[in-house]
Amino acid sequence: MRVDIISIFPEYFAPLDVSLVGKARERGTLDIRLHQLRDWTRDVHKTVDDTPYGGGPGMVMKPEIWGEAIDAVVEQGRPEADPAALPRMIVPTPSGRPFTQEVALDYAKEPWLLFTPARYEGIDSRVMAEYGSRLRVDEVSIGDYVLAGGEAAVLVIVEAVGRLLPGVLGNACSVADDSFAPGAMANLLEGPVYTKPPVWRGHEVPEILLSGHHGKIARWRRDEAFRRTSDKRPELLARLDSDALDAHDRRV
Ligand SMILES: Nc1cc(-c2ccc3cc[nH]c3c2)n[nH]1
Repeated sequence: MRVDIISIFPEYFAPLDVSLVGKARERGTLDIRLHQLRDWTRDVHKTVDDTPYGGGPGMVMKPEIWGEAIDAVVEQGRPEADPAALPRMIVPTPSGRPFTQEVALDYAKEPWLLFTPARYEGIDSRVMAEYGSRLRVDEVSIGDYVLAGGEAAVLVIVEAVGRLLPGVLGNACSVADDSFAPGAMANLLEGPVYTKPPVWRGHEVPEILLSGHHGKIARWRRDEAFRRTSDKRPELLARLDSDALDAHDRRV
C-alpha cells in the first residue's frame, strides 16, 4: 500500500518509523511518503493560510496551495503500470463520518491513500469540491472532540489500517479477534488478558485459563467480552445479530 501525507508538520509523523508500521515500511508492505505543504508556496513567507470570507475567528488554509500540492503528489505517485491510478483522499475533520474498524478494513483494501491533514480552521471547502469530482474523497472523524489539526488523526488511521495489512501483525489471529472485527467476537470489546506469573501481588489468574480446556476457555472469553461490553458499551450489543445473542443467552 502506498500512502502519501501532505502536511505543514511532516515531522509529526516520526512515530510511523517505529513499531509495527515502521517494520511494515522496512518490508515494503507500506510505502509512506511525507510532503511539506509549504513546498508549494510561492511567497517568501511560505504562506498557507488567510482570513476567512464572512469573518470569524482563526484562519483558513488557502485552496491554491493545496491544489498544487495534491496535483503534484498524485502525478508523482501514479504507478507506471497504471498511469490512470488515483488515490483515495482522506481528510480528517471533526465533522466527518466516524472512523470505525469497518472503515479501517475498507481502507486496508486500497492500493493508495492520500491524507490531507489540515490546521487552522480547516481547508477552503472548494478543495474538497474540486477533488470530489475526480477522486474518492472521505472526510472522517476519529472521535467527537476537537484536535488542533488533522495530523494526530492521520497517525491513528494509518496505524489502524496498517496493522490490518497482510504480514504486519505477527499473529494473524490477532486481527480476527479484534474488537469490532467481523466474526464471533464482532462488536464486542476485548475481555481481560493475563500472562505469567499465575499469582501477582495476591491477584490470581482465573482458573479456567489454566485448565487447558480450549472450548471452555473460548466460552469464558466470549462471556467476559459480553459482560465487559454490556458494562462499558451497551449500545454495541444492539449491533449483534440475533444468532450471536441467542448463542450467548443459551449459555448464561
Ligand atoms: N476527529 C477529529 C478531527 C479533528 C480535526 C481535524 C482537522 C483539523 C484542522 C484543525 N483542527 C482540526 C481538528 N478533530 N477531531
